[in-house]
Amino acid sequence: MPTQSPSQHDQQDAQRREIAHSLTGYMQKRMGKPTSETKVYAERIRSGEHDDFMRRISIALQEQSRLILADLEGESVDAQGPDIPTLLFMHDTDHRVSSVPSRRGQRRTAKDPENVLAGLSQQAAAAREDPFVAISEPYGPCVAPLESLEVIKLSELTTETHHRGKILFVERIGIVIQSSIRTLCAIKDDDGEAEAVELYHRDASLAEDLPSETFFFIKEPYFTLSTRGFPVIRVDHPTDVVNPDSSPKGLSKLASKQQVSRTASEWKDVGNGFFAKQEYFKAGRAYQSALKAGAEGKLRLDVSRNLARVDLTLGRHEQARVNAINAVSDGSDPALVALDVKAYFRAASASYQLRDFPQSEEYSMKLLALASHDEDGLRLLERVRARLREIKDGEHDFQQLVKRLSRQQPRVDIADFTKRTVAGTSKGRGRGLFAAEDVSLGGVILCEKALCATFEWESENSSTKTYDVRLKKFDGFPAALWMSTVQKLQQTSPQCITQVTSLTGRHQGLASKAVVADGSHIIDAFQIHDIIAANAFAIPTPAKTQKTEAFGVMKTIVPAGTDSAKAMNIPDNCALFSYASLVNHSCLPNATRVFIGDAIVLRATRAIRKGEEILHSYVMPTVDVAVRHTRMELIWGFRCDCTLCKVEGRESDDIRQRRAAVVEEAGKLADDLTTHLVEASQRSEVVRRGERLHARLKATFKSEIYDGLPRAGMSHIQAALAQIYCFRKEYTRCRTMIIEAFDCLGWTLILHKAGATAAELMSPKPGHETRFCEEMSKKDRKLAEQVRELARTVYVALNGVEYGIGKIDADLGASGTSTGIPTR
Ligand SMILES: C[S@@+](CC[C@H](N)C(=O)[O-])C[C@H]1O[C@@H](n2cnc3c(N)ncnc32)[C@H](O)[C@@H]1O
Repeated sequence: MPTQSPSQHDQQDAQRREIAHSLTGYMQKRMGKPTSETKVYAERIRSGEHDDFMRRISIALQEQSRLILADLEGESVDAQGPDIPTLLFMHDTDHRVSSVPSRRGQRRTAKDPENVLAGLSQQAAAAREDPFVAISEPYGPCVAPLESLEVIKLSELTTETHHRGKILFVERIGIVIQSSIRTLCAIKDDDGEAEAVELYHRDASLAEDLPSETFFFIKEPYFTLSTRGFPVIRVDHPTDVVNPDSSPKGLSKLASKQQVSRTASEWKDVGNGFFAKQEYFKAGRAYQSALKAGAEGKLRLDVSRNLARVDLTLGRHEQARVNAINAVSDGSDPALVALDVKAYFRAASASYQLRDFPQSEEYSMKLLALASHDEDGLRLLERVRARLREIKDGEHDFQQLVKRLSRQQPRVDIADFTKRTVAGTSKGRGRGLFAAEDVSLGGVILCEKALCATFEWESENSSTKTYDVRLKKFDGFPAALWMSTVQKLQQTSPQCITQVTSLTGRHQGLASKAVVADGSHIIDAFQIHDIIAANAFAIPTPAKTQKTEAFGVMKTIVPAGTDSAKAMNIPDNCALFSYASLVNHSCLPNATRVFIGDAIVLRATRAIRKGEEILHSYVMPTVDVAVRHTRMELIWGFRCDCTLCKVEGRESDDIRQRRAAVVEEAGKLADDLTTHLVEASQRSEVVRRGERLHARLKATFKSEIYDGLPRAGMSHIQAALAQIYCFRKEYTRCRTMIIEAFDCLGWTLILHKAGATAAELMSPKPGHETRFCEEMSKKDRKLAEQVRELARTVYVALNGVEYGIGKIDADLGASGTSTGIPTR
């Protein structure tokens, strides 16, 4: 073993002290005070623990000090690599994972409740400071029913073990602490042994759902170390926790332990009492107990109806529908009609929430057959029929939907329109969507409301930093979307679960099998994680991206799960669509997507023929081909081989780098030109600079190989120059620039017949002679109208709705500039 000389030793000691000091200093600057975690690390570094880690920290600190200094100077710099808390977390997680085999099977240390509760507050403090989540090696949820499992005591647990075939029967004690997508609490068993539990995808309502001093089951417990290194029972799949009272059957002899003996009628009164106090979980459990206690006849109907109301309040729509229908009488007693009306209303409302509109219509009609003037029923039927029309014709009132959106109300009440597409197999791409009929330019291909959508202003952990131990990948992940999807799937219809679980994802889990145990659909949280990683859309905050300031129209897409430092800082509004997720990628797409609240609208960017595959761009073609391919491989595990990728791929790095530099320069100038349009249009030297940049950029694309293909990065400067020419009343140059811009977007403008529709004025096919310019100069009024219509169509195709086009018209009008269109 190599030995160190005393001076080397002193030197290293001094270095350690210095690094520990800088680490504490850094945290002081970053958070106002060093966190308890940092203090622990500083101490570890000082004592010489983790010498390899110290080197990483040292490099990171140099990087961080550069950032801090830049920040103080008011400069903006991009962080290179993870920050210090991230490094600390990654290091500890890796360390924990690598030590699993040596810990596996060790007996657990006995603990009493005081020990556990004290440890819990320590954990809570650490978790609050840096709420990272470690995605562990996937393991399956328990699919076995309670009765088939064998009871195990806390004292029998061994570390790093999934206790398959076993079950814990424990009571919750003390407080519930929520941190990001998990809750922490303590449990105790019959022997007075206690342990901490880390429950994922449960929120603070856990405290009400599992009240303290109430027994519940943990199926096949997994005893491990928490994210922070404390011993815990980790429950990743919420269906592994079963509350015996809210379960439909009398599950086990054990469960009767906590049962207070009451008659069904008494349980119903208890339930009503809780409902009045808005303690819905307790009310639900009391009603369940009433059913289990043998409620019969009218009492049974009353309890089921009340339970349906609780389910609706708690968002348990599938259960609400079942309970409401169970509450409908056989019709023999006229005195029960009014109550049946209520039951049907609850069943129709639950079906509406489940987006089963035909079923909702059926129940509403049954309600109205009993009470034809019932106002609630009539209102609901009207809404349901509007949805059914949307399903049939896709005639959503997008303008109205956009107008109604707000931060408080970012979701829309619409039905999906999918009948223009059909799912099928796409060669080399898995499943895909295909046009079931011709769709014209700008036409709606499909419209779908998200199964789940989370908006950054609604949840602190809309994007949480996660460390995936499988990939050794640290990333921003839409954790709130993950949690709400896992929760939603437990409350929705089996068809909806199958639709989601059949989506592509790395971890297959239960695949699309519908598994039910103890009255619940079993959901594999790891499978849902990977489905979200491959399918969710991250939607940027609208006001920041839309010039028109239409609140809900969201255009730019950043794929969920991108690992760039920049993307990690994007406040994530995220959504999961079970049907639109089937659309595959192409850098030469025929569809573009926009978001209206939590709905996605796909429109045709050219005429699409029946049978053609619908394709949109996951990564924008404006991104360099090498970066595009890296992202595609990293996030979705494929590489696009479209013509554009092939052409760009054949170009040298040198030409692409040169182009990227000009694109950046031209982009900055274009921003400047459009922000100060009036001044810029009067400064010839600025305009000439723009023209020179445009020419330089154009020269980087060899026309023979790019013929008919889009030229990424050109349109920005072209649009800016076209606007400038318009302001300067140089209409011929303006038109030429617009036509060129279309060409660079892969669209050719043609004018092949009088009275052509907007769609006919554009063709995706290369090689059409462009006579647009000459024709336009004839000041032909009809043609001008056609072009105006074309402008509107293109605007709608790219923006999703007309909203905002008036503002552009007004801006042009207000500037005193004629658009060159002759007026009456
Ligand atoms: C959002 S899903 C699209 C639906 C998917 N094809 C399916 O079968 O469920 C994304 C996955 O589709 C596949 N995919 C999408 N576009 C592709 C393309 N251009 N080439 C190859 N595979 C593609 C990849 O497997 C990717 O992970």
